Amino acid sequence: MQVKILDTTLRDGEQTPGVSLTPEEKLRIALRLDDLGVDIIEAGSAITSEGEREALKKIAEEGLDAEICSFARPLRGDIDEAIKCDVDSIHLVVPTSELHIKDKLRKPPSQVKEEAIESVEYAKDHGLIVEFSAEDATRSDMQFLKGILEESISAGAERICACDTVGILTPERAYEFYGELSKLKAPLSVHCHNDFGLAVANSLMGLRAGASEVHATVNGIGERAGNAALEEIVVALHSLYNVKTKINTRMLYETSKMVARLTGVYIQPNKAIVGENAFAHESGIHVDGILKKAETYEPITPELVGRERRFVMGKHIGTSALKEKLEEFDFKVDEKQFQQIFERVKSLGDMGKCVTDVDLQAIAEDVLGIVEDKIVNLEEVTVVSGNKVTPTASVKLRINEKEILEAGIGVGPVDAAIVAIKKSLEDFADIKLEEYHVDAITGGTDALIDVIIKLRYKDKIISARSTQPDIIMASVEAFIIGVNRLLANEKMRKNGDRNPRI
Ligand SMILES: CC(=O)SCCNC(=O)CCNC(=O)[C@H](O)C(C)(C)COP(=O)(O)OP(=O)(O)OC[C@H]1O[C@@H](n2cnc3c(N)ncnc32)[C@H](O)[C@@H]1OP(=O)(O)O
Ligand SMILES: CC(=O)C(=O)O
Repeated sequence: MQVKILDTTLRDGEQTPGVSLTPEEKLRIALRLDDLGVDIIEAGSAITSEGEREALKKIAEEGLDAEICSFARPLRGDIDEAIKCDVDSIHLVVPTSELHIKDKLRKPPSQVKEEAIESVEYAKDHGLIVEFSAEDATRSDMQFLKGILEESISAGAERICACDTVGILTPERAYEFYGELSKLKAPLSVHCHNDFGLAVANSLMGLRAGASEVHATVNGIGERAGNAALEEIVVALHSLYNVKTKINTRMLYETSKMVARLTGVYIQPNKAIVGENAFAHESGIHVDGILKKAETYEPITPELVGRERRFVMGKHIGTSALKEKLEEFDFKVDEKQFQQIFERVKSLGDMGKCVTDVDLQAIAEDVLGIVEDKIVNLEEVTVVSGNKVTPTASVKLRINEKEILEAGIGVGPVDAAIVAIKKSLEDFADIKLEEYHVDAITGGTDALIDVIIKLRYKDKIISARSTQPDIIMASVEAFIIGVNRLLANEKMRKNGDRNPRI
């Protein structure tokens, strides 16, 4: 069995309060979703706005493998706008509960049914694939619901969908409900909302009961508490139910990050699959187990979803965790030094502090007595940037007590600052920036920025990190920390130190 995925990040996901994407952003996400392997992209709702139509047209023009779909009400205007956007299909949404029909549409049920069926016929006459959706299906009278779905199939709808619009299903009820509807003569889709945190469980039960397609959004974004999270459904199907989808699971993390960045909806660290902590471990017993055999505390490999495992330092570490981390940073320590570092990490934890990688490096350097080996010191950095200037930076460094002043230009202020630092160092060491990675830890323009870099000097590569509210300062500091570590090591090596760190 292969389950079809209708991704509605760009329609229901974009209905997240406060989120709106430009046509270009929607196109970028659609291209990524197509690479990811979703079967259908519900890319928007053509009636909504000019920008929405521009996005739908742009996406439809790309000739993607995925079917491109627009949301539409059973109204001529909605369907006409979708047709003009040249989409492959419409997600035709018809309220079926008494509550929605009586209090929202304020029409007799017979009229709702009639207009719905006419809309299917109209869309079919215009060459559209129709996925006929019952809105608020889970609070609808079953006879009415089945009747309208059956008539939509007779009118030509290729697929039917029943929406748990306000997320009131339980897994048991979802199994029963979708099981009943799966007896109808068209492929059935599940569309669940997360008001009680049950969207993924209910979707899985719907599929188990006979539905063959699931609606989902990346990171579970959507109205109120959101929709069923695509990454959770896909990985659960793959790893727990042995059910295939066309999704390339290795792209899930990068897709999640892209959607978070473009929508501004950041996810909580403990979110399954894509949360920052989903493959991070601090507790000593866990790290020890993982180092012996990863399956002890990881139900799936991080690589399956395009991620890497991370060990975090803090109050709960054990010796195995610290040993692994010191090796990662290429510190070579004796038994006594190890014990000192261990105790300092624990005591920082007891003070309620989180011990970052930079903190650990500083502790280890202090214990190893190599803090004085700071060869390069930043005296000043000035950056000029804007829409009408070439990003330019000047830096003043003190290197071995000699003052060096240099300037650089770059594609942006960070690049300009790094170019200036590299120029200052030219006579001392040929340091190469191998990797640069930046992340906003919290939301907002005042977020803490976490910069991680990898630097190479001769045959040695080290990573360094800095976390600050200013992206330029975080980048510059990470670079200087890395350079100092590389040069200090080189000095120790030249001096015949028996314990160089790298
Ligand atoms: C559960 C869901 O996710 S439903 C999808 C929600 N998505 C959206 O709302 C997309 C963004 N919305 C919009 O841009 C606008 O609301 C538009 C363009 C769709 C409509 O704008 P307006 O014409 O100004 O109507 P408004 O938003 O005030 O009210 C919605 C209208 O649609 C009607 N309506 C709502 N759902 C449906 C439906 N499935 N079928 C037919 N009519 C519907 C309502 O009854 C109301 O019409 P009324 O004022 O004649 O009673
Ligand atoms: C159509 C839709 O998004 C819903 O009923 O939840």
